[in-house]
Amino acid sequence: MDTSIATNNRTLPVMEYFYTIQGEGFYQGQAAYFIRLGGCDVGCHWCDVKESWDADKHPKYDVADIVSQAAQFPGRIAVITGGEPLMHNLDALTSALHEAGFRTHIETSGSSPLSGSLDWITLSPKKFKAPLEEVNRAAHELKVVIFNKSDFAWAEKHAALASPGCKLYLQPEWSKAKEMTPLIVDYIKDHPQWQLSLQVHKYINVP
Ligand SMILES: C[S@@+](CC[C@H](N)C(=O)[O-])C[C@H]1O[C@@H](n2cnc3c(N)ncnc32)[C@H](O)[C@@H]1O
Ligand SMILES: Nc1nc2[nH]cc(C(=O)O)c2c(=O)[nH]1
Ligand code: SF4
Ligand SMILES: [Mg+2]
Repeated sequence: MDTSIATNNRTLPVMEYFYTIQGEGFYQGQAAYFIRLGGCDVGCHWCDVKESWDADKHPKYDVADIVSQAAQFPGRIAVITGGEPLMHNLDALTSALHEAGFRTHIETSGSSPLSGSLDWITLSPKKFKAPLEEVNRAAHELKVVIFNKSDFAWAEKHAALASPGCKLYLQPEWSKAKEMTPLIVDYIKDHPQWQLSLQVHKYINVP
């Protein structure tokens, strides 16, 4: 797998792009255009988009073309995801999105340095490659995937590193959602600073 990707930030490997509703977290339910970049060096065993990991398997697109596709739809939230989008320098993509009137949101594990101008940072920290401090501090929402009981302690560890006002979400790992969701509900009842994030798009079968 190529981990030294994106030397030219005017072109980026894109696995897929789609206009849908944000299925998770604070913006859940709002129209959003998703740009899924290729490349990830974190390697979560339960990742729901393993096809994204190898950047070389995905065609490179000019940021102007990525943005002109996005601008065909009326929504003005662009969610940059992956893969791990911070493996790429996002300066050119986020400025082109801003010029076209988009808010720039990112879904990240925080394992690579921040780049670009980002209006909303969703940090989902992973044990397999922990986030950098700068991303813990900058995050607007923390969204921790709960795969087993030990992940509640992982969630609290990252809540303690977050800035004041950061929204706190617990999200069941999809394959274990039946088992973990009741534990998350009980946890939130005892720790009301947390909220539940479900992957709503998977329940209603939209991308
Ligand atoms: C596929 S990741 C891509 C962005 C970035 N690499 C990250 O992990 O945040 C997008 C979001 O989906 C979550 N996710 C991935 N696989 C999941 C699963 N099996 N169940 C629940 N959430 C999952 C991630 O934690 C992250 O919040
Ligand atoms: N609808 C929808 N909402 C999402 N929120 C985060 C996603 C992601 O894969 O980053 C995602 C996704 O794949 N689809
Ligand atoms: S960091 Fe994100 S894209 Fe990478 S393996 Fe984990 S969930 Fe998948
Ligand atoms: Mg997803």
